[in-house]
Amino acid sequence: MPRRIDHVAIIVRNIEQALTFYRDTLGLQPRAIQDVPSEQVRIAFLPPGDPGGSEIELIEPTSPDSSLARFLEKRGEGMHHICLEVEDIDAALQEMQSQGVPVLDREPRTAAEGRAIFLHPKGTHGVLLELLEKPHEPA
Ligand SMILES: CC[C@H](C(=O)O)C(=O)SCCNC(=O)CCNC(=O)[C@H](O)C(C)(C)COP(=O)(O)OP(=O)(O)OC[C@H]1O[C@@H](n2cnc3c(N)ncnc32)[C@H](O)[C@@H]1OP(=O)(O)O
Ligand SMILES: [Co+2]
Repeated sequence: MPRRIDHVAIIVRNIEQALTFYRDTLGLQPRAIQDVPSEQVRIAFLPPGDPGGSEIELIEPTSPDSSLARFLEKRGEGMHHICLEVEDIDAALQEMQSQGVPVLDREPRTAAEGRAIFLHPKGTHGVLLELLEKPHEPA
């Protein structure tokens, strides 16, 4: 069902500080830094050189009360989730529910670049998974 890895997300304390490594040292140019109030985060996508390649998403929690802030406090900076692109998010949601996978969404949520659902790490061998449907490109 998944087509490709869309992004690998890294949780950081401060995006600007993290960019001193990812942009200035590694040479990845971020697209705009954006606030996602519904998720209580700021994020920046870092595309690789090849068009259509998988990206890195830097995530900074914006509220000290959020589950992401608690995760950062407990585990420190590092891997947060992997996002797999799917063709049809409604079908993916139905399939995951019917297979008994612990899905964190009853309906797809609005993600930065499409519609997404999250699968709880307890059902995926310890990794938070995001499944994402991106808008179809006009032919
Ligand atoms: C959508 C916008 C953007 C995009 O790509 O477009 C993003 O990706 S924003 C990303 C931020 N949004 C989310 O992460 C949404 C889904 N996440 C959640 O709902 C929570 O963070 C959740 C449920 C994963 C964890 O919340 P909480 O700690 O309150 O839940 P539980 O008590 O059920 O579970 C705690 C248990 O899970 C471990 N945990 C938490 N986060 C992760 C993680 N990212 N990877 C692996 N494990 C994780 C946590 O350490 C606890 O384990 P324990 O053994 O009990 O210590
Ligand atoms: Co993501």
